[in-house]
Amino acid sequence: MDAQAMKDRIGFEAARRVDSGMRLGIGTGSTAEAFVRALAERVKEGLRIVGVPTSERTARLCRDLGIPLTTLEELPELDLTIDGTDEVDGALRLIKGGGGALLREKIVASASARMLVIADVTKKVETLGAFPLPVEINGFGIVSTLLAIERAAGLVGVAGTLALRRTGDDPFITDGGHLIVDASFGRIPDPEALSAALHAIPGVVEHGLFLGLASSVMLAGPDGIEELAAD
Ligand SMILES: O=C(CO)[C@H](O)[C@H](O)COP(=O)(O)O
Repeated sequence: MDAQAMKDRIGFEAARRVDSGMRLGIGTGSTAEAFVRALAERVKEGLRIVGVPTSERTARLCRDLGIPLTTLEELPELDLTIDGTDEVDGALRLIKGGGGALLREKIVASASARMLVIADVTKKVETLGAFPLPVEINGFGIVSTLLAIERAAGLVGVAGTLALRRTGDDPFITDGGHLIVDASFGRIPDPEALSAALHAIPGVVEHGLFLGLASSVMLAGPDGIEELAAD
C-alpha cells in the first residue's frame, strides 16, 4: 500500500468514528485532508456535524466540499478533534506543526473533549525529537527569542540548530501572523520540562509539543490499523 493509500484508509476509518450531532475539530495536513474528504462523503449521505477548522487551508477545503463550519467563538466546546501528527510516542505525546498550524491545532484540541490522532506507522517513535520541533514565535525581537530558546533548551538537556521556516525567500507566516522556528534538538528526553521552559519565554507564542491532549491514535500500516489509547 503506498503512502497516499494509507492516508485514504486512515481518513476513511476516522470518518467512521464521527457520529451525527458531533461538534468536530478538523485538523490540518495531508492525513487530515484525507479525513476531510471521507467526512465530506458522509455529510453528503446525511451525517449532521458542524466543524471548527484548525487552519485557513482546512477551512477552504471543507467549504469546497460542503462541510458545515463554524468558529470557536460560536462553539467554544467541541466533542472530538481529529488531526494528524508528525511524531507520536508510546505515551501519546506528539510533535505537531509540520504544516505550520500548531497554534490553532492546539487551541482546538484543548477545546475538545477528545482528540483522535491519525497517521501512518512511520510517525510512531520511541522518543520524540527526530522531527524538528516547530516553535511559533512573535515577529518582535526574534534574535532575543532565539537566544532564549537556546538557553531554555540547554537547561533541560537538549541542544540543536534553530531554523526560521521559509516559503521561498520569505519567512513562513502562520494563520495567526507569527513566525515558525524549526528546532532540530534530536532526542527530547523530557518533553514536559522542555514544554514548560519554552512557555516561559515571552516571545514564544506556542510550540508543537502536544502533551496530554491525544486520547487515542490510529496508525495505518501495510498490515492494517494499529490503535493506541491513553491510559
Ligand atoms: O501538525 C500538522 C500541521 O500543522 C500536521 O498534522 C502534521 O504536520 C502531519 O501532517 P501530514 O499528515 O501531512 O504528515
